[in-house]
Amino acid sequence: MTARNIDGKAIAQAFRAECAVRVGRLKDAGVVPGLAVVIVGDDPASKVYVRNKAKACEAIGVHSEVHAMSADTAQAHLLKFIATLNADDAIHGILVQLPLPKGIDSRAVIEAIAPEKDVDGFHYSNVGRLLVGEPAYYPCTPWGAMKMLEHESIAVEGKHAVVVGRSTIVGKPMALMLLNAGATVTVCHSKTRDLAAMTRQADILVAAVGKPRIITGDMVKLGAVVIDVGINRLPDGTLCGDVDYEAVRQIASRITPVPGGVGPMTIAMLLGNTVKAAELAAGTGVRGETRIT
Ligand SMILES: NC(=O)C1=CN([C@@H]2O[C@H](COP(=O)(O)OP(=O)(O)OC[C@H]3O[C@@H](n4cnc5c(N)ncnc54)[C@H](OP(=O)(O)O)[C@@H]3O)[C@@H](O)[C@H]2O)C=CC1
Ligand SMILES: Nc1nc(=O)c2c([nH]1)NC[C@@H]1CN(c3ccc(C(=O)N[C@@H](CCC(=O)O)C(=O)O)cc3)C=[N+]21
Repeated sequence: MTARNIDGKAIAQAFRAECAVRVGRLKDAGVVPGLAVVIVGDDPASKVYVRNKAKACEAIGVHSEVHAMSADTAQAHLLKFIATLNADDAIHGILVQLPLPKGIDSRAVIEAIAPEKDVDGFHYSNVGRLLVGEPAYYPCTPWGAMKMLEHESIAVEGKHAVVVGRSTIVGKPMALMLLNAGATVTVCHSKTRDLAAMTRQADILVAAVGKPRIITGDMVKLGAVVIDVGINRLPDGTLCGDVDYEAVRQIASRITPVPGGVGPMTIAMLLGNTVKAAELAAGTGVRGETRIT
């Protein structure tokens, strides 16, 4: 078997085109959606993501501003700055790039963001709503992975989904979304005994580990759907996922490539959440849906 790719770049592009139409409608109503990105320190990988996000905003007419601060910025200053963004009517979404430098309490910073502007979906209020299965801003990366499955008409209900990774920004919310969608979910992590025995059971396998090619061909069930969230930069400068793409492609039925898979979807979901935040602020958003973007 040779897996067909799930083309995240193309799906993201289609979703962004839908967002552009919604931005047009908001503009007619006199509203320009605005996203503020805060980056503290000079992590080069973070800078690339921040630039990609800004470009994507510009392309569909979303105002975006990047606030870069030095690594020795005091936490109190950061909290005060977030308060000014909370009060700024031109800003509908706030994203603080993670990880933050040592010495800054990331949780305190995230909780300072007004939940209705938390387009990353990291605030307790949004995390809690996801747990309960209510409308909320859902974390963009796992939400983007769910949107890919939906777009490709890959049923989740009744499937055994195995998520490798339990971080707060990817693994755990991914597991909750799959669970809410009716999958039977197994979550694996660094303490899991016999990882391969777990992953081999997966109808849907999600890798969110941060270790290049840790998921090898022998760890995948014939015909499985494989979602590779990992983005690892190799010493030669190229990107690779957590999945050994060439080997797993021979066994899976569908697979997301890196680059061009989950990454572009993350940015598209961020745009969707920002546009939704602007719609809700303008009073044109539809409430009561279980999916907010
Ligand atoms: N495509 C996108 O848009 C995004 C991609 N990423 C990428 O996804 C990957 C994961 O990111 P993130 O969740 O933030 O990473 P974290 O480092 O926060 O979490 C990694 C998880 O993997 C687990 N793990 C580590 N080693 C092993 C192992 N040998 N076997 C099984 N599990 C293991 C850890 O377990 P434990 O909890 O026990 O330590 C942890 O739960 C990274 O490559 C990152 O770059 C991240 C965000 C967005
Ligand atoms: N508060 C916060 N929210 C985040 O969403 C967040 C974060 N912090 N910290 C870092 C991670 C990482 N992340 C990516 C987003 C897009 C791509 C992306 O567009 N990737 C492209 C290629 C990028 C390239 O070529 O370098 C792709 O996979 O095709 C990657 C990674 C968001 N993150």
